[in-house]
Amino acid sequence: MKTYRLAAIPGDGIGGEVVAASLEVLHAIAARVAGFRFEVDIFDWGGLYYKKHGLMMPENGRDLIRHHDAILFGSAGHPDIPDHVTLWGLRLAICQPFDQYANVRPTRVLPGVTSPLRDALGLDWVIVRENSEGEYAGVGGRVHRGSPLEAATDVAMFTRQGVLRIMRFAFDLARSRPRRQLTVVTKSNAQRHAMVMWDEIAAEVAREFPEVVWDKMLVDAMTARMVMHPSTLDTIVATNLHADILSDLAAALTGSLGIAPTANLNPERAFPSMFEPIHGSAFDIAGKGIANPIGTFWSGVLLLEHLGEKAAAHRLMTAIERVMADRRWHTPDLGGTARTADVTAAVIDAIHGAND
Ligand SMILES: NC(=O)c1ccc[n+]([C@@H]2O[C@H](COP(=O)([O-])OP(=O)(O)OC[C@H]3O[C@@H](n4cnc5c(N)ncnc54)[C@H](O)[C@@H]3O)[C@@H](O)[C@H]2O)c1
Ligand SMILES: O=C(O)C[C@@H](O)C(=O)O
Ligand SMILES: [K+]
Ligand SMILES: [Mn+2]
Repeated sequence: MKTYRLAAIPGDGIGGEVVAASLEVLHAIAARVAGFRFEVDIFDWGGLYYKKHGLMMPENGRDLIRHHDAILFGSAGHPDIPDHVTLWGLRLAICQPFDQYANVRPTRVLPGVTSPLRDALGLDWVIVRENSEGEYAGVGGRVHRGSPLEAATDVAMFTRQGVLRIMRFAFDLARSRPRRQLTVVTKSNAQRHAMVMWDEIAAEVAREFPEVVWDKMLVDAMTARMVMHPSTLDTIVATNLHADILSDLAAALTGSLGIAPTANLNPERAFPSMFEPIHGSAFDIAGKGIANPIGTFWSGVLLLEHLGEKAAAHRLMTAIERVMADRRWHTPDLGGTARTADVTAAVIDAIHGAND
């Protein structure tokens, strides 16, 4: 029997609630599908750890998870600590050094879930977010704090290698999907240096993928297209910041931020990849037991796919869809009254019951 070593980092707020629920679900799927099991190490990193130690994770934190097969992440963000400290101290402190440059965010309306769109038919997208540079390069500074001369910069850094690899990843993913269609999101009208290079590299890479039909879209117009003509989109590639924003919109269009999953992939597998819901700590509902765990369960599907456990991934996705099709298991964000524990029990039931 194969044993996968999983590093679980629940983090803060509802992160702890949805990761605990997902570990139950992952153990259940491993018990149901023959051939593998999970051995889980849980790391108590995040806001509370910071309050004790002044760091979001220990100095040697990455060494402790470097050899795990995958990482399951909840959220970084604590009401008492500035958001940039928590984000840079944990999520980005793992994604960037582990070179998880491809952030993959599937988006579709699950059966039983109501989209706020009048017509969400055909909304089935994968957003590819550049996850290592761009607006998240961390380049910049702040001087003369508090004085009238105060100045601050955040410089978006784009490298040819960084853009090439995310374009190749996105075109390749688009080619693997039935519609073989990619939309490259840009802002090269206003941002006349890096975004122009981004467009040029997209056009270069497109020549390597003649089977893929692609188009280019300015990010502002893209928001309108996502709402008005959702079925005209399939695979989407965007910069770190643009895709961050577009993917919360995409999640809302499919019914809730609580449903949307993501994989932070190091495609070369030199480092472990990390799986998490796209949402954050949700301070407003933390501790109430009502967080929607579906985004993290779906991230578990992506995790299983990454490990090559196709049958288990398929069974878990089927269980998620069956449970969502039944409104009894909708949490308040979906207009229901179910609690996190109810949804978890229903998915585990569906895993055991499903016989496909
Ligand atoms: N990857 C991450 O670690 C990550 C992602 C996003 C935000 N954050 C951090 O989280 C904190 C809060 O950020 P925010 O409020 O902008 O975004 P958020 O995603 O935490 O919450 C936005 C809204 O969506 C709701 N929501 C989110 N997930 C839900 C779920 N699973 N079930 C039901 N409702 C859900 C929340 O209740 C809230 O009303 C900040 O510190 C931010 O930096 C971290
Ligand atoms: O932008 C981030 O890195 C934090 C969060 O908003 C996310 O989508 O992961
Ligand atoms: K998250
Ligand atoms: Mn985000």
